[in-house]
Amino acid sequence: MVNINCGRIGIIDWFALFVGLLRSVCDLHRMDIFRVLARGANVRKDTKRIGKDVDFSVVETTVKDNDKQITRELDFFHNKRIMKKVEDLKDEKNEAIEDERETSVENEVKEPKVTNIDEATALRKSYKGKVTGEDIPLPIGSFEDLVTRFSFDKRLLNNLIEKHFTEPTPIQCEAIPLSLNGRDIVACAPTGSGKTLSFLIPLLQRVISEGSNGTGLRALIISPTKELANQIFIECDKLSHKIFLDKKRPLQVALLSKSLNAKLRNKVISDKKYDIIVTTPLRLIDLVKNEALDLSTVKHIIFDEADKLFDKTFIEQTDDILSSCNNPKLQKSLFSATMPSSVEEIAQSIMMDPVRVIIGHKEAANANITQKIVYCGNEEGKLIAIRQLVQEGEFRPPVIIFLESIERAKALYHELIYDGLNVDVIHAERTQIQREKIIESFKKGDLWCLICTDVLARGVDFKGVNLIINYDVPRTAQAYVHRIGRTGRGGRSGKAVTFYTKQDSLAIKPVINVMKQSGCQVAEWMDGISKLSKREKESIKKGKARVNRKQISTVPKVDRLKRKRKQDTIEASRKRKYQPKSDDSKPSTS
Ligand SMILES: Nc1ncnc2c1ncn2[C@@H]1O[C@H](COP(=O)(O)OP(=O)(O)OP(=O)(O)O)[C@@H](O)[C@H]1O
Repeated sequence: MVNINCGRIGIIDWFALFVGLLRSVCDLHRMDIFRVLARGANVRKDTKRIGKDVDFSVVETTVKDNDKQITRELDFFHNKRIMKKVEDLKDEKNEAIEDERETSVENEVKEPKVTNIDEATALRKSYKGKVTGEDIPLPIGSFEDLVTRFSFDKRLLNNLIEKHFTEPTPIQCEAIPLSLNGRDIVACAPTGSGKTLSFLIPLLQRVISEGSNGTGLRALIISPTKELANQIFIECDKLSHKIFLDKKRPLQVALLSKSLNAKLRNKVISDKKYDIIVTTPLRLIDLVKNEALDLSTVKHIIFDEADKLFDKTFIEQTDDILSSCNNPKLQKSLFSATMPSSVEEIAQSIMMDPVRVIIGHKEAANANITQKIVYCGNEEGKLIAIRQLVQEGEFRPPVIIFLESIERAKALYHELIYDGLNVDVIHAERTQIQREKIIESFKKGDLWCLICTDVLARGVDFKGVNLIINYDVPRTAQAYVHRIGRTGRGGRSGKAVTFYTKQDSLAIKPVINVMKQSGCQVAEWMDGISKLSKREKESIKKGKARVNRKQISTVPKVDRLKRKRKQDTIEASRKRKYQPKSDDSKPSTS
């Protein structure tokens, strides 16, 4: 059992706690995704730092022994049968055999799984899917249906299978045939349910079938953040691997980075080079305003996290982009895990004969996430609550902690780093390179705890996150759904804990409502407080539920002052060192 004091935890305690946690989890033979992630983790065998009682062999052997078990447990999509085929195919090395492999996929083509409306209704019922609009096509029951029903590109299908995507998720079953039929769609499906592929697969297929006719840019994918744009680009790039248009030239996908932006502006690269561009709104608008990119040839536009891109922060930029894409046949697709009615109304007004797809409940969180709220009394109570999570074995890395502002994120970072926790922080003031490095090491398992603001709340796909902590109550129900959606992805399970204080009595209500919508058991007292009056709803909408929070720190004031004095001394000596001496700046007269 792990024992800690409620006071300040030192570095040794954190390591001992971590190993203790690993051991107890291993003992229980429970599924532990952290074991998968920890394989890449840089756990240094530094006996000076952690003491001699840490037995790494336990961790290592357990990891090896449980490899097969974990792989089996991670097969959430039940793809073992098809994966066996893929593994067999992978052994075939040369190009000739690769061709055979393409034919083998073709030869396996069977009757579509869904052939009539009754089968479609049964499938939709199984995943609680609602599809509304005119002339709705049947959903697909498997990726193989794409070959039977659409002239689907074999290379693209192979790329999908090789990337271990062998069975479509519910949103993919619905959105892929719709988009392949050229329909405008508004799609809402839970976080981590595979929306990215549900727009990438049909988009790539459409671009392939349109062929290489030299018309320039064909498609745009818009995302509200750079991190998400980067992630979509990587996924799109992998899927378009070795795909040629009319057997002439490779399909070209680009991320509109700062450097590509400059190259296009300076005409170092032709704006006709790319078929698909993934971008955030402002970078694109900058190019269009400088007449460095012509959007009149764009036939497909996808808005990921569409409710964000159509809310008041982005609507002007979205509007600018849409008015520059003046192709009358522009196909528009909107995807998100949340779609407030007000946003949906605006979105629907710009679409042609759209189809609306909702998987599950519009405002619900992913059902794989266990949600909990913890009353902390006041700000000091939140740090104690984190330590309690550690004590109770709930703080199982990888963990993400969300805070409402940059200042608070920084302050918590300093607190936890002081405690010796393996932690880093991401917010808008960190450079792009810093952000990328931190994300990379979090994904590799080198970093166990990531503190951030809402900059990482949407879309970012960290595969094995165990726990989300909302250190500060999120401002809206949507923000809550997206934040906690960084866990429980791709069929895995996850936990989310939201801290609240007496100041949050209003702000916590939407959180409880989401918990209820998602089918979580809520205590009777929560049920009682969750009802929002009309006035309260208005207050929340207008941001009046926002709280002026006390600074984060449990360090006594005396120690804080000491720490500050030390930092000031270091800062002053650094300044003195780099300040040019008054005489140095003058030219020598001697
Ligand atoms: N058909 C599939 N089979 C197996 N894994 C899949 C499939 N489709 C998607 N995934 C995996 O599921 C995870 C979540 O997918 P994705 O990032 O597209 O979620 P999302 O619905 O866009 O979530 P969010 O709303 O948070 O943006 C990814 O790791 C992705 O690779």
